[in-house]
Amino acid sequence: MQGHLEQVEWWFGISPERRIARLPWAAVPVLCHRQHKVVPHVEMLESSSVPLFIVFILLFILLLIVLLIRKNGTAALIWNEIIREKVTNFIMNQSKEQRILNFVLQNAVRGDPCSVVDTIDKYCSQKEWAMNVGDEKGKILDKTVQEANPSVALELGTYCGYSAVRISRLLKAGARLLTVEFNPEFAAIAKQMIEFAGVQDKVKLLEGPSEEIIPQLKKKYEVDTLDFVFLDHWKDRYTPDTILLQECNLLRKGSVLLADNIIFPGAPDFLNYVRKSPHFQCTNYPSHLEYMQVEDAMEKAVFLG
Ligand SMILES: C[S@@+](CC[C@H](N)C(=O)[O-])C[C@H]1O[C@@H](n2cnc3c(N)ncnc32)[C@H](O)[C@@H]1O
Ligand SMILES: [Mg+2]
Repeated sequence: MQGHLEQVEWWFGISPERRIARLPWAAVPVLCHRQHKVVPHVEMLESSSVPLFIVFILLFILLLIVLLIRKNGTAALIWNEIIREKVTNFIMNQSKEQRILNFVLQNAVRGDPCSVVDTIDKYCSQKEWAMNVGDEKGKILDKTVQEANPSVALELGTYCGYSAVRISRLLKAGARLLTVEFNPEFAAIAKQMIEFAGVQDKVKLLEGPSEEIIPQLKKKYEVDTLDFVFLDHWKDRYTPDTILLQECNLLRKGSVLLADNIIFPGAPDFLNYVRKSPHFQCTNYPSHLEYMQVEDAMEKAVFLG
């Protein structure tokens, strides 16, 4: 029994001290105990071996399905984001984003943004998948930021702060990154991540929906024009927010937009819009979905004025 539990903990990345009380099948021996009030504890565990066996067979089949469809992004996301994450959250009584932050606080070097980025990549490639841009596409992001050499950069979609830390470590002295996040739990995690990485002087986190924040950028946040924009929020906002950036006169000739996940989950409207527009010159960068073998790509769109 103990061996099974350790195996399950290994799958779910649970440390031994956090476990048994929240394991759903810990209820099985308890229920047996209620039915046969005098059965000793060791026998109760044995009487639970049949349902436990079925649970393991089901988990094994599930694992086989996941392995077989590893290259299918939708199946992979259903497994990671719905099944695995929800079960782990229930067992740990903690969100995945909190676990990512804790791993960074315990394993990364304070004040070293590269160490923070590497530590998040380590956790998300080995323990739990998360929607950071990741290291493979991160290198495309790095190259684009270095070429644009922005004084003012905007990120739409902060999440845990991975790409904010990644971008800010490349900014020249005096440059700043404004990053927008509407989920208050993610924003709170990102703030701690940014502080821990030591880039808080370069990064300003703006909490709220992009469609409300963008029109405030000029007056409230003293932005003249943006040199670089990273679009990585919900995909149905890519086109309306690009149009909003244009309408608010936030783009200048040569402003660089970089959009993530244009293949998976995909942003066909955005691709159609920028590729057909005479105001943008586009370049496609084929890659893979973060921490997976699923096909994905980034699109660079340079504003021509
Ligand atoms: C893919 S994640 C961002 C990942 C991050 N850029 C990174 O690579 O580390 C998308 C984030 O955008 C946020 N988001 C989605 N739509 C938004 C909107 N309209 N305004 C602000 N935040 C939004 C979500 O809450 C989520 O945290
Ligand atoms: Mg993304």
